[in-house]
Amino acid sequence: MVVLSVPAEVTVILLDIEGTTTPIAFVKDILFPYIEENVKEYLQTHWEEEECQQDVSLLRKQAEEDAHLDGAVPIPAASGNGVDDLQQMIQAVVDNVCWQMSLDRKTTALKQLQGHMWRAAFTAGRMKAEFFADVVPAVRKWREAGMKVYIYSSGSVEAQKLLFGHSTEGDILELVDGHFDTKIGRKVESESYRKIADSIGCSTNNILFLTDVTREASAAEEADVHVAVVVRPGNAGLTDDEKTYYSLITSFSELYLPSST
Ligand SMILES: CSCCC(=O)C(=O)COP(=O)(O)O
Ligand SMILES: [Mg+2]
Repeated sequence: MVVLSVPAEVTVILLDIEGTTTPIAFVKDILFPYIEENVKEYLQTHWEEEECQQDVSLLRKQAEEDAHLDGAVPIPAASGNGVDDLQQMIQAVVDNVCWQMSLDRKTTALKQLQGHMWRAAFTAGRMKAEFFADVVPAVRKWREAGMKVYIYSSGSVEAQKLLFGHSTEGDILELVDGHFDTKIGRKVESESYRKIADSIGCSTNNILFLTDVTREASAAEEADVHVAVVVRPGNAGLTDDEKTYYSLITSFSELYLPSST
């Protein structure tokens, strides 16, 4: 088995979710279709609620920023004029959400709505999050060795907690010391990793970030964070240069902590 030694200065392991702890197939085949199939009904049912109105406002603001993009779907401002107007507005939000999802966009607005929509499915037990078999045993071992474990995903913190709280391994939320999402910044920007270190109260070089996406690894590395790229079934392939440049692991069990036995 390949073994990757974790540098002695590392005290925090920062984990991506999709493609790292969790199969991309679970996200693409279960989580995302749930949104596409239910978004219209969800908006119709929850439209009057404060939370839903906040989600729509955020999506509208994002749509304004996206207006210059090819195929962008605008969301008109509410005029408050009757049932037809409401149905048109809901349809515009549905079309905007589906357009963003067709591009796998990671906007905070989209991720916030998705998190709120998944809540019902997870809490009713209709959905359970999948984790690769090596994840939970490794995280337990790291924590026993004194490591802190944090999550940094484009999925909203609320969605992250749903996944960890309702998984095929049971409620594993207690294994996580804290969560970060795109509210702290985009995963492909190095500043986000500096802010995460500040928020945790450590230096960037105390963090080891595990991700499947080399653009994220590169941004983290630019901030002096240690990185390893996780190669999982179903993940996007890496170029030969990326394979040579990055430390690669195919399972969390390949990480060796000098402090553990
Ligand atoms: C944690 S929510 C489900 C996944 C998701 O919506 C997503 O965008 C995952 O992105 P990641 O940064 O974990 O690769
Ligand atoms: Mg990922």
